[in-house]
Amino acid sequence: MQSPESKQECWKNELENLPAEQICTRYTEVLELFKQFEIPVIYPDVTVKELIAAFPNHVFRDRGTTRQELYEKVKTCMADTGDTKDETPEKIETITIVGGHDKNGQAEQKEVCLHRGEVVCVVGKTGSGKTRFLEDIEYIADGDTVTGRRIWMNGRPVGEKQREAWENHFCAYLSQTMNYVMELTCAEFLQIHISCHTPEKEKERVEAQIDRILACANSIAGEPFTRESYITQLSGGQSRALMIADIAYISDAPVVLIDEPENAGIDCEEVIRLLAGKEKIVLISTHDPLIALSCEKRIVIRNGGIAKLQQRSACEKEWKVYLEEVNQKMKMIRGKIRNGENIMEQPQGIL
Ligand SMILES: Nc1ncnc2c1ncn2[C@@H]1O[C@H](COP(=O)(O)OP(=O)(O)OP(=O)(O)O)[C@@H](O)[C@H]1O
Repeated sequence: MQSPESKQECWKNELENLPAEQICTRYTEVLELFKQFEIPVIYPDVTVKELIAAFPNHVFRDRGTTRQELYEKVKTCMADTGDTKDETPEKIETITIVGGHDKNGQAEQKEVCLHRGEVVCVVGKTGSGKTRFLEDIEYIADGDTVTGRRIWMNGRPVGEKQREAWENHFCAYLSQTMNYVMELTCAEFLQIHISCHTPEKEKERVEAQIDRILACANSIAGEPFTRESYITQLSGGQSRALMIADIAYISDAPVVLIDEPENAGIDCEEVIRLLAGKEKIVLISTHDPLIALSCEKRIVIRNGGIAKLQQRSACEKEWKVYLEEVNQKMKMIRGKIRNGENIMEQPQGIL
């Protein structure tokens, strides 16, 4: 919860810095006030003070008020609403990445809007800024990172209050490296997490949930692990598989960020299939063409900036089918090598 002082600071900051248009979207009471005084919010990018200053004196006189009085009314409106506004986070339907600049300070693509249920890839050369892009979303950047990007939710900028309310559960982020620090078995770890998300009367479902999540994690990872396996002893791929299954079945984070899953040796196609049905916004940064072509959209990052948002073409869909076949062969050969077998088949067929 915010202290009354920081609440006050928050709306005052918004009043002084945000365009009047945005204030009206966020505080519908202010919009009503302008409507009541027949002051149209017509100029883009002007603050409330600048908006009020833009109209001649008689506009206020005719409406039985003064500039100062109207400004004070806006303040009161925002202060009242700021104190009583429900702080539980709203359901996320879209996130918008409002462009900042690339590494040379050049403006990047203005806006990229992603919808609930979409799985989108982030592609680009090594060092181009894919991880930074995911981190900006995780951080709910507000022009305060090296890229200058801003993250909006449901088409609106995110206020300090909302940013705080979402802290720690806006994103489930699977980075390239992950380590568990608790000495718990997989079952104990999942039990704790499931219990936090399950109402008391449904607690008997916890054991079945643990089994389901472990089965899912094992279908993504290679070497199987069990309820009794210690999480600190899982391999990198197994850890990530467990977290992906956890995200799919337990986490209520509306946004999932996965950084280069191909490095973990897990079944990425299965991961995409699994997460696609979970009504979340999923972003996967990758160098793998099959993962990239498994998504309808991909965001291309170049020199630290969003270069374009690309739609998968019909031809690329065919390439995806072709690459799946190649991948099946790869899996078969990988399996034999891992099992210590010799490969007796001649390379033929799809190539
Ligand atoms: N717009 C930007 N302005 C300034 N620095 C940036 C910008 N975007 C990214 N960077 C910086 O560039 C460096 C490389 O970025 P990042 O690690 O995100 O690349 P990557 O594409 O994920 O690389 P890899 O494919 O090797 O994982 C980081 O230090 C990052 O903070």
